Amino acid sequence: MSVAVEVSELVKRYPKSRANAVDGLSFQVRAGEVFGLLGPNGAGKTTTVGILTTRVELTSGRAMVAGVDVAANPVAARSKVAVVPQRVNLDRSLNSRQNLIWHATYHGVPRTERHRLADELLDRMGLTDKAKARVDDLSGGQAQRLMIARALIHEPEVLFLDEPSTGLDPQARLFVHDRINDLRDQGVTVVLTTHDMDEAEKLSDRVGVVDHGQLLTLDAPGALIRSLPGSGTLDATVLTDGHHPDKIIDLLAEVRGVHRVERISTDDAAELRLRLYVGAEPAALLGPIAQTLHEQRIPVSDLSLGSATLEDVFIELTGRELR
Ligand SMILES: Nc1ncnc2c1ncn2[C@@H]1O[C@H](COP(=O)(O)OP(=O)(O)OP(=O)(O)O)[C@@H](O)[C@H]1O
Repeated sequence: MSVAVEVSELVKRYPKSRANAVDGLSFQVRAGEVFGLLGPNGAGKTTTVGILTTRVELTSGRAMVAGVDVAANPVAARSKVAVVPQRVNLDRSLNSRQNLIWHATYHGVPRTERHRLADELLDRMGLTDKAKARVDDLSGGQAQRLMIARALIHEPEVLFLDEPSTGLDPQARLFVHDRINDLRDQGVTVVLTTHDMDEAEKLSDRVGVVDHGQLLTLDAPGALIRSLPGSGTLDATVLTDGHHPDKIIDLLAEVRGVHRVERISTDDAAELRLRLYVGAEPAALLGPIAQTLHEQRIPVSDLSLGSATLEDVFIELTGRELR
């Protein structure tokens, strides 16, 4: 296995800060994989990506990209990576195509190559008709696609994408997801930070979850979901019909095989939507749950099999508290 990104015992403490933003983080990203770096606000993701892309100086530990030590050799590291930030940082004095050409020039791409690559990338990103458009005249989604094109023009080995689909409409989001899958097919390593658990689950070969600057877990999304205690779920919608919601929750939590019952918010006070986290075989619990509700004369409007998601894993690991 070849390693594209490696951090070991990485620490970052910002000046005047009481705690480490990154606190002894170690993980590896394999060459050619899409890796999701997940964590609540303030977990240390941007700082970690900042170190790996040479924008943030590390305090201690080691960070390597494509075999280059970023602290020892930042210039070489910069030629191996590209970053698509969350906020638009295109040059507003240049048009779309000029932004690509300028970036390619900065990275030493030969003149004839620059022009060919710029046109090819504009085409791949669906921006050919925007080649001469001013940056200010691009929509948010178009600007995002142009930043991906810009990131790819010097053919980096590792691409860092920060929240790639925030603010995009469903079409643009799917388009960006398809391009990320194309990059995987081309062997480009992609490190994705996102708060969108569906996106992370769909795109990532593996995900690492960080909190308070430390790694909580790292595995394939499917493996993390399967490892969740009570990874099977059942969704139940009942009518409260004079019953106190907490009593209904307690009643269901006592059914053998149910690990936990979670209330899912609903605008309708008379209706209670619940997610039941259950043990081995969710289908086997449909009968006992229906029976329990029936015995207490609690009307059921829906009872169905669900399945845990990466979001459930994330909440289980990082809790519900706001950061
Ligand atoms: N330039 C800075 N100076 C001081 N503290 C900082 C700086 N940048 C980040 N921090 C702090 O470091 C911690 C980690 O922040 P970081 O931006 O890396 O988290 P994150 O996981 O990317 O969060 P988010 O999901 O909100 O983008 C936070 O406590 C943050 O307040």
